[in-house]
Amino acid sequence: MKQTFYKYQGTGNDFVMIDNRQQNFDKNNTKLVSLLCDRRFGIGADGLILLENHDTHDFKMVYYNADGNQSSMCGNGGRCLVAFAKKLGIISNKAVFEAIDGLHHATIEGDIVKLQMQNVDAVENHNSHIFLDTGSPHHVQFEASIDDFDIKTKGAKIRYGAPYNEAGSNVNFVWKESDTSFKVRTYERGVENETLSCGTGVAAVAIAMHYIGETEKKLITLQTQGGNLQVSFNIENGVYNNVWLIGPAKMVFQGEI
Ligand SMILES: N[C@@H](CCC[C@H](N)C(=O)O)C(=O)O
Repeated sequence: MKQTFYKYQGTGNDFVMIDNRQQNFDKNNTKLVSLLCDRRFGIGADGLILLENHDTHDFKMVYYNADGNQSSMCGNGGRCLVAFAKKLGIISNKAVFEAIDGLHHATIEGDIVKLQMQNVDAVENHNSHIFLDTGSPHHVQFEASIDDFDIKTKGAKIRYGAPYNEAGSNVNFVWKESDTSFKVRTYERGVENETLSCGTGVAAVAIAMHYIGETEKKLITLQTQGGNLQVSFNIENGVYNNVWLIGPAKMVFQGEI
């Protein structure tokens, strides 16, 4: 049976989207997901997302990395899924959906999607880097210059090295532009390469920069290779809450497989 797919991107982090409300997609077929995400032999994407029915909320998000495995939360994917749910007529301007890390609230106006991320109550400050989980694990470290930098080689070394080893972490390299703006380049676990943007990654960078005192701002612009995102948050009793990831999410094309 033919299946319609949609291709979306959020600041260049791109996803194959499938409406799986009828449960037609072969969910345990790792090879199929990695083939669909393959940029030479498939559609090409950093990940694949299934939109499924939910008993009490608007929909459910099932996220796969480009390697074909289900993984932890994808912030840009979540924003794209909200735009997809609007296109399918499931929501109008607001959504509440369940992802692997719990419930997410979101709003959409034009192509700007605001997605609430999980609270962060633990930030590890190791002198050379910061580690935190914003729905996915993120290693954050400063670099003197990140424009001319081998992200794939340096990111892979950290991702596969101690203490992360096989389970891995996403790796973000940061350069401070000002109190309100940081440049970020991310090596993504499960894609095993640099992606043009990572939503949970920029949320991690914004919180990490606030935590180590690089900024006192609570609305921060993150410049990624694929465009700008904003992250806002509050902090109460050491817990970062009300964390919002804000930016564009756009449909690119649709087709049949
Ligand atoms: N691109 C994502 C992150 C996706 C998950 C990540 N690759 C992992 O497995 O940890 C985002 O926008 O957050």
